[in-house]
Parts: sequence; structure tokens; C-alpha cells
Amino acid sequence: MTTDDKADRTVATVVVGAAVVRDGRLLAQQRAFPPEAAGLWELPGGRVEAGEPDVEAVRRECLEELGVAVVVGDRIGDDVALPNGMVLRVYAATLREPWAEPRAVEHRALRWLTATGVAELDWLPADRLLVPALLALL
Ligand SMILES: Nc1nc2c([nH]c(=O)n2[C@H]2C[C@H](O)[C@@H](COP(=O)(O)OP(=O)(O)OP(=O)(O)O)O2)c(=O)[nH]1
Repeated sequence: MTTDDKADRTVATVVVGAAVVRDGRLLAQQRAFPPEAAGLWELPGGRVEAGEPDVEAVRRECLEELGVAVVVGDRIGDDVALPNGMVLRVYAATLREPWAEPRAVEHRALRWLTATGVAELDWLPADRLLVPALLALL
């Protein structure tokens, strides 16, 4: 086995998050499970599948979780290490149809946040580290 093979095996799984902004507000969603995360807030997103480009994963997760199509923009902030060995990587996004209304398909609630709301929300720990980068979008 070469050093490169070993490196490939240790690449962390990426969880993509979408920082969807409309009219100066950021979209956040409240987790319904697992019990230790229920009630905390996160960005729409999820695990990138094998061979899937990050941008495609952001589009897929937004369709699955919110029922809306998004246009994916720049990366936001740095990758954040998650406790389970994965990394959270966030991309800016906008609704492809600005009038579309996202729905909480798998989550407890959705909220469009002002800057004050972003600063004060009960985020998952990894997302809390991204708050300065998220505020810069608003
Ligand atoms: N989607 C999302 N996951 C986050 C964020 N912050 C954060 O720590 N996570 C964690 C929670 C989970 O451990 C992991 C992704 O979980 P997920 O349930 O969204 O992933 P998934 O859609 O691929 O779901 P599944 O296959 O596990 O059912 O990343 C965030 O802002 N968005």
C-alpha cells in the first residue's frame, strides 16, 4: 500500500450545509432527532455521497429537506471538524425561484433569521463556530 492509498482512506466524510439567504435573512432548520440534537438548529444539508460533487449534494439535500431548488455559490468559512470524524463545509445559496416557500420536510421547524436571530439562535456546536461567517452574508 502506498502512502497515497492510506491518505485516501483517511479523508473525512463531508457534510455540506447550505447558507440560503433571501432578502437579508438566513434560513435555519430545527432538528427533530436524534434526542441529543433535537431542538437545536442547523443549516439545510447532509452527507455527501461517494463520488458526488459538493455542489450537487447541496442541491440534492435542499430538494429533499426543503422541497426547493437552490443555486449554489461560494464556500463560507472554513471546514469545521465534527465529533464523529466528518467535516461540515458550508456553501452560500439562493432559491432558484425566489418566491418558492421552503417546507420543513424532515425537521421540526424552519426560520428565516435576521443578523440578531443568527447571533442568538441555539445552533448545533459546529454551526455556532460559523456564525461570524454567516453574519457576513447578511
Ligand atoms: N445537515 C447538517 N448537518 C449538520 C450541521 N451541523 C452539524 O453538526 N451537522 C451534523 C449532524 C449530523 O451528525 C451530520 C449530518 O447529518 P444529517 O442527518 O443531516 O445527514 P444526512 O442527511 O446525510 O442523513 P442520514 O443519511 O444520516 O440520515 O452533520 C448542519 O448545519 N447541517
